[in-house]
Amino acid sequence: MTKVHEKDTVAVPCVERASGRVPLPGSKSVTHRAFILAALGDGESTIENALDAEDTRITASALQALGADVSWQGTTVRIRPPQKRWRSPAAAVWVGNSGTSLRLLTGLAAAGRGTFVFDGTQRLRERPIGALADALEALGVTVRFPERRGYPPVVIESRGLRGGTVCVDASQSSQYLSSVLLAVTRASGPVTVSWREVSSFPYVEVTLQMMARAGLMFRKTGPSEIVVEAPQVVRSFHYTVEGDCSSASYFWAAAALTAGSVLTYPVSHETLQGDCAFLDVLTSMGCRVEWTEEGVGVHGPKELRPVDVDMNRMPDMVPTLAVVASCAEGTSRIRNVAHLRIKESDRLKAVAAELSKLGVRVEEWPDGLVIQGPPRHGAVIETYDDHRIAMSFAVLGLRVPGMVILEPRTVRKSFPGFWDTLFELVHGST
Ligand SMILES: O=C(O)C1=C[C@@H](OP(=O)(O)O)[C@@H](O)[C@H](O)C1
Ligand SMILES: C=C(OP(=O)(O)O)C(=O)O
Repeated sequence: MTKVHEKDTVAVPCVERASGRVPLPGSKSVTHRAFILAALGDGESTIENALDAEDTRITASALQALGADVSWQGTTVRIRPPQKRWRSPAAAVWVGNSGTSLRLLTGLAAAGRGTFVFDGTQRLRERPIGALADALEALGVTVRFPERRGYPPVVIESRGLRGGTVCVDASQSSQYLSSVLLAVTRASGPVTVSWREVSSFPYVEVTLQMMARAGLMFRKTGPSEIVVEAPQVVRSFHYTVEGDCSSASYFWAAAALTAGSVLTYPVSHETLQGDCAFLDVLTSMGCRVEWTEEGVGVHGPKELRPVDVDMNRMPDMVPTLAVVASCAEGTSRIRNVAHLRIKESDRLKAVAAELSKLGVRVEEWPDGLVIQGPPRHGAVIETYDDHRIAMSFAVLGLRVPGMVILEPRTVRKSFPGFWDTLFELVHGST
């Protein structure tokens, strides 16, 4: 029998109430950072419960191409950076459509010596990196764009980063700032990093918290300024990655949409991940949230209330919120997320198009969405090579009859076990 995730389409069955316990894969953001920190280390580091998915494999393979020893044993990954310096590969290093890999690795390469080229899918070539290049150039590195200024492929010619000051424009992506903060730990002297507007700010906090845990020294010198000591080397470490809250959101939504009860684990109240603030949005829509020793439970209400919410700090939660909001009693508004247009797909356009197919009234704004449901019927859903569109609309299918998801394999980017996990929940539910 063909497994669900190997099919060309998936028809999602409705359930009365989604209820069950859902194990989570390791966090994508935390895994990427643990790999980069290990690459900045002085010996072999071990990362447990790493996310084994397309994007984290991409970062791991890129580190190998740059000369690191990387080995996977299940979800335990050992990384040993090269003894002297990063190798300059003859060919471009492939980063698929992983924005995090592209941006964090570009900084890492800039901290090395040599010429490094990163390239990826056609969609990655539409995702900007110019403001990160500007920041790295301010620290003495040459960055070239052979095809289109500010977009991959990107060529880094470096003889190391110098100390000094740099201001990062992170209005399009927090990943630029995360990248600079990590990279400058290898500069020749301390670096004062300041920033203007930052989108998705909680991801910068993940970076800083993980840097601190790895023993890297920096101090906050203003509301938008940090001095990073340099040069510093990370002592080799052992790190266990927490469960992925963004992946958990699909199952929180399953409970919200069906008046069900779902416990996702392992994740703790002290999670590093900003996407857990999505639980507050669900609470304001009428859900009950319960933290336990093991993880977090969401209990859906009989009727969902609409919301009006600024989602700038958690853009990856917008497709999940949009499908939940489509079943609320009234009109919801999602604000301040123009950066959703430069993700795996143009997510504002994609969400609006697919919700409209269901008979939901959607207004697409330059930086947000206005949504008034309910869905009138199911539909065949395009997924735009975007894992989050596939997973969000799949979950809506638990409530709306007749939902068929095209290209289900796209979930492999962040959550290869998504379909198995979803169908286990379906089978355990009423
Ligand atoms: O740093 C990270 O791990 C991420 C930052 C966010 O991107 P932007 O800062 O580009 O919004 C987020 O959307 C992405 O999934 C992961
Ligand atoms: C935007 C995402 O990832 P990335 O930027 O790493 O491609 C995502 O996972 O939703």
